[in-house]
Amino acid sequence: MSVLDEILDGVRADLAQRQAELPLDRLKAQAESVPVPKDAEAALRRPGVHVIAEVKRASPSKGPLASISDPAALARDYEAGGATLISVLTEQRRFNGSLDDLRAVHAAVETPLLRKDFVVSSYQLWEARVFGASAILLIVAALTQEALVSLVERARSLDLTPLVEVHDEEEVARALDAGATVIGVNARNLKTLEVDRDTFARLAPLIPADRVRIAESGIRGPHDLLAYAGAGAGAVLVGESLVRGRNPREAVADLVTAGAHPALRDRN
Ligand SMILES: O=C(O)c1ccccc1NCC(=O)[C@H](O)[C@H](O)COP(=O)(O)O
Repeated sequence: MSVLDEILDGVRADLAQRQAELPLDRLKAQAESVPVPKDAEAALRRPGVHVIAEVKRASPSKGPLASISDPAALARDYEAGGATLISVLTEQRRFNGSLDDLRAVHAAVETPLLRKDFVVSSYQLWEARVFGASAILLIVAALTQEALVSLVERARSLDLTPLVEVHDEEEVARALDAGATVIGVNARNLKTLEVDRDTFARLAPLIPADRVRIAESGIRGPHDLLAYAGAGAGAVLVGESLVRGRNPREAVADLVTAGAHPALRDRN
């Protein structure tokens, strides 16, 4: 069984349990009192190359990454460093994340939030809305085309920006076919879990320039941001190097400074 299939099995089991505890109609009722989220796509479309900073406790490829005792404090550091979006991993079994992390981060910062999970059901979109997200990750490899199209539409109807993640040429075609306007190219191969930073440069030309192109995974510092920017990235998504580094606020600020270079700001 592939890592992705294994993760998806766990996600479905955990989801079934949450749905049994809180049926969809009650979750929807909770959403009624939640304000409309900030527009994550509009934020990513401002000039410059943006930084999406991730609250990431663990991963299938590396195991435990950092003991994050206070995700809200980490998010405040990311915000102080100038992150455009903060990504919060909510998958429990392999990433040690939770919706509680999303709730805590939402209470602590004004920055728009991405719920990063393995979404297989619109129930998870409603959860994202209730727990304060502005954007949601949809992984093409985890979804049938019918499900992808439906989740993209449903996310938008809930005022959530769908970030559609691809790994190869075929998935780019599927993302475009689904009407994705924010597309993340993940350099991490879901079968081997290895990071190949050349993936973005290979796939970016297939993504029209009017879409937001995000380079995900393996960003170690400003030099990687600049390389991805040179290949057409409008944003980078960074996890491990931030949570493992000594000073997340400074690390984000260094990336933000690189992404705000006039040559990058003025090209939009
Ligand atoms: O991080 C993993 O090991 C992983 C394995 C299987 C599926 C997804 C995985 N990561 C999710 C991500 O996309 C990353 O958390 C994100 O791009 C940040 O990557 P990094 O900066 O390399 O931590």
